[in-house]
Amino acid sequence: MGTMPSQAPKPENPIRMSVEHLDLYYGDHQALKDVSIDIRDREITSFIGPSGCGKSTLLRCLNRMNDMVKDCRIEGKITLDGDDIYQDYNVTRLRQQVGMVFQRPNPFPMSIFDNVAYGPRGLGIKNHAELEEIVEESLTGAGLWDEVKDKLKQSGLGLSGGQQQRLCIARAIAVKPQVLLMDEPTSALDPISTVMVEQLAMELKKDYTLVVVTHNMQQASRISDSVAFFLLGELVEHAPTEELFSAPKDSRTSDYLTGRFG
Ligand SMILES: Nc1ncnc2c1ncn2[C@@H]1O[C@H](COP(=O)(O)OP(=O)(O)OP(=O)(O)O)[C@@H](O)[C@H]1O
Repeated sequence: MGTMPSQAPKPENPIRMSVEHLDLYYGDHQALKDVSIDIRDREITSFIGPSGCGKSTLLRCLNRMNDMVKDCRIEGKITLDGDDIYQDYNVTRLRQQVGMVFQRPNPFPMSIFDNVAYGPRGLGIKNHAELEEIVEESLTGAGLWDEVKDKLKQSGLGLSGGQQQRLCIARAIAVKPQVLLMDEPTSALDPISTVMVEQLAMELKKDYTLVVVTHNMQQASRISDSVAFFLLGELVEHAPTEELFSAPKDSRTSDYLTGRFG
C-alpha cells in the first residue's frame, strides 16, 4: 500500500523572523532568558503563558518597541528576512514592515479616513485618489469597509470597541507590513467582536505573518498554526498547535494547560 498523500507532513513555510539566543534585562531583572524561536511566513504564531512570563516583552522586541524603555538591555539577535533588526537597521522602516495592534483599541482622535491614511501619508503618499484606494483596500482587508464606507469623515473614536480594533488593524495594514504583531487583541472586546477579529486574523494570514499574544487558550487553539509556551522568561516549548495542546513534550507545558499553575 502506498503512503496516503494526506499523511505527508505539511511543508514548512519559510522563516520570516528569527530570534536567536535573546536575553533581555529591565535593569537588574532578566525578563527573557536565552530565547530562540522562528516565526514562519503566513502563519499565526501565538505566545501563551502565565502573567509576567515575558510574552509582551518578546513581542515588543520584534519591532524594537523596547528601545524606548529606559534601562532595557538586549543581547542576542533578531532577524527579519535574514537581516539583523538591531544592527544598522532603519527603525522607521522596521515599524513599517512589522506593524503592531494593541490590547486596547487606540484610534487616533481623527476621522476614520485619516486614521487609515496616517501611515501612508507618513510614507509620503499625498495623492488623494491613491490614498482613497489604500483606505478602501485596508478597511476592506480589516473587514470594516461596509460598516464605515458612508461615514469616513466621522471620528474613529465614535465607533464601537470591536470596530475600533478593526480600524486599528486597517491602520496597521495600510502601510503594507510583512508582519503584524497583536498583543492580546481581543481581551478588551465582547464575544462577537472577538470572533470577528479571530476570523479576520485567519484571513490576514493569507497575506501577512501574524504573532499574537493571548491569554485565551481556546483562542490560541482556534487560530494558531503554532504555539509557544513561556514561563519565567524562558521559552519552554514551541510546537504546531495541535501537538502542543494534545501532546506537549515538557511537563511544565502540560501542567500549565491542565491548570496546575498559572
Ligand atoms: N517597562 C518595564 N520595566 C520594567 N520591567 C518590566 C517592564 N515591562 C515588563 N517588565 C517586567 O518583565 C516581566 C515580563 O513582563 P511582560 O509584560 O513581558 O509579561 P507578559 O507575559 O506579557 O505578562 P502579561 O500576560 O501579564 O501581559 C515582568 O516581570 C514585568 O514586570
